[in-house]
Amino acid sequence: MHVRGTVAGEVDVRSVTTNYGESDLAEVPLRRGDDAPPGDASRTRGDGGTATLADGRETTTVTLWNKWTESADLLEPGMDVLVTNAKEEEYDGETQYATTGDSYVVVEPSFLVSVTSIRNWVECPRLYYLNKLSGVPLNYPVVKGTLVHEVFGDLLRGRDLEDSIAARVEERGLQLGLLGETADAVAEDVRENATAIEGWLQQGRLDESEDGWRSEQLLISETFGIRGRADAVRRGAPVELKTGKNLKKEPRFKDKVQAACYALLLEEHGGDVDIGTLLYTKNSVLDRNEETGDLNPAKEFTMGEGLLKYVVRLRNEIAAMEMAGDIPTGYEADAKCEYCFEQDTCMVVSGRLEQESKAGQIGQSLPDEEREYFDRFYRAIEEERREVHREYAKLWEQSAEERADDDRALIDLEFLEKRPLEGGRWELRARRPGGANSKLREGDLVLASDGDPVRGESELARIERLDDEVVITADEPVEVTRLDVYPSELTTDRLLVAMHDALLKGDERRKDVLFGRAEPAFEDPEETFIDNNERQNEAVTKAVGARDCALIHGPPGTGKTYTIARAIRAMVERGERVLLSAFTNRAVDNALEALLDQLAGVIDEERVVRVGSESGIRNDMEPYRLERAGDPEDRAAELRNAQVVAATTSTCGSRVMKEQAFDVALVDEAAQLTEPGTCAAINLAERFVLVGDHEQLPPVVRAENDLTESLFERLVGRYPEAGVMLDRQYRMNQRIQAFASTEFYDGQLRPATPTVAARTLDDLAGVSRDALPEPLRDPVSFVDVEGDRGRYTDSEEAARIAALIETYEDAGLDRADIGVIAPFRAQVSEISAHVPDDVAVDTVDRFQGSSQEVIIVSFTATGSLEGPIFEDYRRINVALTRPKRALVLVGDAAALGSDPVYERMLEWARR
Ligand SMILES: Nc1ncnc2c1ncn2[C@@H]1O[C@H](COP(=O)(O)OP(=O)(O)OP(=O)(O)O)[C@@H](O)[C@H]1O
Repeated sequence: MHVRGTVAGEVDVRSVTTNYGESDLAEVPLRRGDDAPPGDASRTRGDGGTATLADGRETTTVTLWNKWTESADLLEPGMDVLVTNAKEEEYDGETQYATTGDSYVVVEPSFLVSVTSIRNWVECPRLYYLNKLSGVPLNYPVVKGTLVHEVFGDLLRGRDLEDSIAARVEERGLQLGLLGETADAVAEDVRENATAIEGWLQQGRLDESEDGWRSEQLLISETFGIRGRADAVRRGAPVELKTGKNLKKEPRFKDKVQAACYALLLEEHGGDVDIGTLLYTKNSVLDRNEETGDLNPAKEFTMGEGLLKYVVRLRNEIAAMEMAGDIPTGYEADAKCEYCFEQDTCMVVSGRLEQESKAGQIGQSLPDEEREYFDRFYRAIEEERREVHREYAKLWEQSAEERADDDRALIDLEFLEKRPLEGGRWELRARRPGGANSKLREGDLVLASDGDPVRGESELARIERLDDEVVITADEPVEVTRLDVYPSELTTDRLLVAMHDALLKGDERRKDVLFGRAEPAFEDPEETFIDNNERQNEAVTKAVGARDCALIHGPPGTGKTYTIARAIRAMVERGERVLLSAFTNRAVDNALEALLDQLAGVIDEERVVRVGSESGIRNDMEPYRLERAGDPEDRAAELRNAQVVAATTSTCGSRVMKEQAFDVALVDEAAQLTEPGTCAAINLAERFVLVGDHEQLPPVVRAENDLTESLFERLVGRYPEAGVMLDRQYRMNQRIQAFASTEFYDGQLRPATPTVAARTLDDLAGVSRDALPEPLRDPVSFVDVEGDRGRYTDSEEAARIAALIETYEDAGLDRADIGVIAPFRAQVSEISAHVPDDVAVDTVDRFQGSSQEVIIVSFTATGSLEGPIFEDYRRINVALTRPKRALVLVGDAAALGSDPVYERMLEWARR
């Protein structure tokens, strides 16, 4: 049986003498979790069972024997632990548990450790940590390794070797070009690595069904808390590819460890795995040597239980360290620092951060406030990572229906067909049941499965199309019936690297400003940039003249985008290289569009480059997209010669962008970015300009910690004189703007022109306000609906909104000019079911940055307010400032009146 629970007290580790001699044991007091067998729940200490705690759950004792005491040493009260194949024992009238020869002990099983982490850890725990901080650099060995893996996958899928090499090298043109490599030389290099594998495959490969090959597979184990992607699986056993040579008889130990991780993962999918294969790409006939007589790149080895258990103990070390928030020192392993390539880096990092380290420390430590900042943000980012891990755990903790209700999965798809694509990948199509909603969008990476993403057939796939039909592409032809949000750690990884780079590689002057040791300085460019809007002109002046940074606070519709574009034009005219960035692709494209207007005739269009993926970039910006595939030299030249580069902040953390340098970085939507998220962009430039509005949406994070305040907001507070607030809005009728202005902007927001102030629906062709019922003729109106008392949905409000839309249509308005905002996804679905498809219905988050002629807000409020409707006041601000000509608030007046902000809002709406 499996025993799982939370450590409920101190763990006692000791040695005892048994029939077999001296043994170690650890007694772990455990508060049983949900895995308790049904019979146990009724027992209490009095009738010979386990003790019952105040919260009704029971504590028991689990004895971990011998080597598992190493994992017991890691346990702290409050940690989760799982013991598989435990035996039940009666002791002193109590039911207790103990490990058996078949047991595994898994510390914090919900913390999914990646196979790469375990492999790094076995080399040296400190190396694991350093890799986390610095990320994977753009260097030739890494890119070549990836290419060889890709070619291997292609060979398995039956692609011709030369075709594959040519295609894969071409795909990586940009990276190779930036590394100064030529296509021919790289192809030769890859060929050298791939030929031996091909030969081996040809000898060994029968037809697919008999030999049971499958290429790269994403594997997750809920039991062992491990995840990874196996290079290949043959007859249910892992095959790992290693670029390089190994003339020893045995595979390298760390390679074995890696293969053993995959074996554990595969066991979770059924099958006992006791064989692992390592393919050393450079082993070939020529290398036949005395010791082995080996002409084979493949080394098979038998995986003893001892190795598998050892791997789980390693994994436990990582999980325990991460849960405790500790930093490894290197002393945990016997690694010899003097032979380590990373010794210097290790010593520098240890010295700068004053960390204990086996390699020692060199250099001067960072000032206290910077080390304190590092620790605080390191912890915050790791908390964020744990939240991502919790997302993973939901893959098995929640049922398919719960996932769907949470908008995290599309379930019950009807598989339609699979079609092979060039290069051995597959296009898979499935029908989507009507009305199903989810967070999934075209271009997203998803887990595509046959219904069970963890234990079933599951593949990482990309959504190509998402309407009544779902079209995805994947490496293997899964008969897909379910898609799950893929909880990616990429964002978290990049935050850590950005913070590390900002502090350990950052410019001193920049850090003085960031840490409040120096005021930002400005020069006066002595030029008028915008003559009809004083604050905008001041903002451009600050941006252009900033020696360090400038901050532009732009409330809704105040011409932020226009101001950014004007500022960049001025910078470009001064010959500067500019990075234009924002949190979302949409904002980057918006700003780029405005910028292209400004740059017409100033620089060649070829010198403006948009970096990002095809699916992320708006169609009309596609001509500017930097193509990654192609001739290395051409690709690299296109990026290097660009004077303006536009990319999301996440892309700024990519290996390609990290190699770029700019004079200035302008970051839009900066109030939605965490501090390290902002650093990803500003790290690349000498000066920076942040543009945003901290009265609108805050950073998108899962955990509540230091990441929730943006760098923009912090700096606006710290250096008010480095900032300018744009105060004239070009969007809303005056009546609409009034509430937001007083409530959120100290009454400073004004219409930019009398025309804006007087905007009404009458200005639109074919629309007449007279055709509307009296209450809706005012630009702001309130519709009182008692509601159906649902917590997250309200069908009465939804029905009323559908009627309102018809009313507007009857008055001549085009449906596409109406937007509906609701606080909860469930209500978004409810309303969507009531209204025609071409009305945009969504949550506030999806409306930020956009506007509509008419906005209807569904407050989903009835009776009394239980908790906040819109998570915080900033969301209300965004909702109320989307419309240009009419705003309709729908909700229960009695409920809304019970909250002071909503009460003021009602007063204004009913005026
Ligand atoms: N100084 C100006 N003179 C004339 N028109 C302007 C000026 N500034 C902005 N506008 C116009 O006002 C409108 C809104 O500007 P813009 O799109 O830049 O606003 P924004 O602040 O970026 O909006 P959002 O809050 O949605 O991000 C645009 O049509 C823009 O051309």
